[in-house]
Amino acid sequence: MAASASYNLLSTPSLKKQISSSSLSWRLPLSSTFRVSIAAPRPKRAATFIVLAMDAKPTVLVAEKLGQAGLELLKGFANVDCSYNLSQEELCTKISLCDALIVRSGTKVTREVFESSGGRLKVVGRAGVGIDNVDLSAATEHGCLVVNAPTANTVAAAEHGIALIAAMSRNIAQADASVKAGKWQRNKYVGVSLVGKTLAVMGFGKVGSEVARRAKGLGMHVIAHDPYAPADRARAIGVELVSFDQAISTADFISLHMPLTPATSKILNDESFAKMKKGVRIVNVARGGVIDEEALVRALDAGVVAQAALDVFTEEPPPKDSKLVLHENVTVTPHLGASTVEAQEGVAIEIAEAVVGALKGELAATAVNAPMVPAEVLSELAPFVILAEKLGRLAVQLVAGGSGVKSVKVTYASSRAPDDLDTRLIRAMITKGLIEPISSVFVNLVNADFTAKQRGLRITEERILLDGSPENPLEFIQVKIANVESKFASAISDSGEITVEGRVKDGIPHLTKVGSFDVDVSLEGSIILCRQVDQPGMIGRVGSVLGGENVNVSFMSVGRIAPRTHAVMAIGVDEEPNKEALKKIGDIPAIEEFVFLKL
Ligand SMILES: NC(=O)c1ccc[n+]([C@@H]2O[C@H](COP(=O)([O-])OP(=O)(O)OC[C@H]3O[C@@H](n4cnc5c(N)ncnc54)[C@H](O)[C@@H]3O)[C@@H](O)[C@H]2O)c1
Ligand SMILES: O=C(O)[C@H](O)COP(=O)(O)O
Repeated sequence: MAASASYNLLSTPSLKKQISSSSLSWRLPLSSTFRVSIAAPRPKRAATFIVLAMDAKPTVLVAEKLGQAGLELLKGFANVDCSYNLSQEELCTKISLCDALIVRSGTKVTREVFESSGGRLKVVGRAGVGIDNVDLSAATEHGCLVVNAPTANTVAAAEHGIALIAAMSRNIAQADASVKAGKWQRNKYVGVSLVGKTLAVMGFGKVGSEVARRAKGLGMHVIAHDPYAPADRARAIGVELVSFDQAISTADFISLHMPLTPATSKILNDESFAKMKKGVRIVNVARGGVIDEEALVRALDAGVVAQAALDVFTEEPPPKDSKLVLHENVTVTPHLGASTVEAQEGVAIEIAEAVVGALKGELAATAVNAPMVPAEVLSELAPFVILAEKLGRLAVQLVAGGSGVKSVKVTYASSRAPDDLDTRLIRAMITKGLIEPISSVFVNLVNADFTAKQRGLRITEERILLDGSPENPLEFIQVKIANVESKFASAISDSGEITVEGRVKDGIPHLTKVGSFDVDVSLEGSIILCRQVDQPGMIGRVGSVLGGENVNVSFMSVGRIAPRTHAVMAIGVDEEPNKEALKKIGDIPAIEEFVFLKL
């Protein structure tokens, strides 16, 4: 009979790879949660994995206009609901029927949206760079992965920045409006030249560095401020990185290219405008919120800022009577930085691939709120991921009362140097194993650390560096729970903690230690642990009780400290024994204690 285990897609990102690399049959999971049936590996590893889809297809809500190529890609995998201009209320209603949501900057994905999803929403795809319209903390708390499309619109945004610099310095928009109004004001619209002027690029990331490159081509002297950018990257394109004050006080043009964060909110304000050269020109294609807009109006009125060119606003669209928008020295566009045909097609494909990949359980390279684990690392860690979750499950079920777990120590024994072993995925899966059996919380890679912290569960990690070939990522994983009592006293090791240890053998996770007892049982099906007086015939007696109740034994292993004292027997079973069978095992005179553990 087959044993079953439920996996969440985001929790088992490499399952598909693991399955296909073993030449096993695979049918694409089409729901956010699916069931994997694993034929028990008797007498040797079986080669049949059947993935049973629980729903027909996942549903993706596309809440803002997306390029056709991206839509086609999504439609090949999911039901796609394109509903634009939804009110917050409509979005909250629809979201409970959706597995993924795709937005641009115009949709606020608030905590309320995640709460309304009732746990179904697994991925939010931001078809663009800025994720300031997505409540990342709420997404993480709800175990929802957020992915973005960070590269496809970079050039478009940089070109728009350059277009605004050029348009502003030559009064293109104002002159155009004037001519169309029947005027011919050649003296009024005398501009300023760019060549030889100093441009301060604030935020030297993808867009900022492309703006810098293009501005140098226009003969501008370019400096940049970015506390996190490597100086050699700036030097490579002939840009000097300077302090914030130096940048704003020496620039003729200031172009903003940083994300909107608590640290950058209103970073240009009365105080910073006061430090600028009189007649400075400001360009913003980043986010409206990085400028204190009222302070900018004051600086424009005072002539400190000669002109501003803005693509983005604190409130979008800005109020119709916005003094800033209506200011005669301000050129505006309606958040068009990413709006080129080419960029929108690119962004649509980039986000559709990321969302489909995430729904399939692969970890997107553009995950914003989860560790990014490269595909090759994922594939080699796959069996350890399963081992980790099962060790967590076993350990927590050994705790008396099943609660009060506050301190867990995980030891990774490996021949690999710490830098070559990324354990975040393993830690997340141990956390999942520790928390899910004793709560209704759903844990995945996205919310594992958050959930552990929220429950006051402290997980410390230790590495043991082994001699030997670093071919295997890990030799063994040990999970210890401190300061608790165990319902199976033999699980407490000499150091006083519940201890379980496991290894991967031939691709299959094995339990190899319980407390101070060495055992060796494959972690499939469920497990009965018995401590007994070590004497002949024990295996037969327990085996015949189980056989009599039609419970199939898949593995048995006995670990003892010394002959004829005490031993721990680990028995893998395919079915859950009924109460009667468990009672009969407990009644065998030499059995001192036993526990049934579900994997
Ligand atoms: N108008 C548009 O349509 C449009 C299009 C694309 C991007 N954007 C926006 O442009 C901005 C930049 O995008 P990107 O793709 O270049 O992002 P990026 O992450 O590649 O670059 C942002 C840079 O800002 C730097 N930074 C962070 N805090 C800073 C601070 N306090 N001071 C100075 N620099 C700081 C970072 O170190 C990073 O190098 C984002 O706000 C994005 O949302 C707008
Ligand atoms: O952050 C971004 O990618 C840009 O601001 C583009 O936003 P949009 O997708 O709403 O045009």
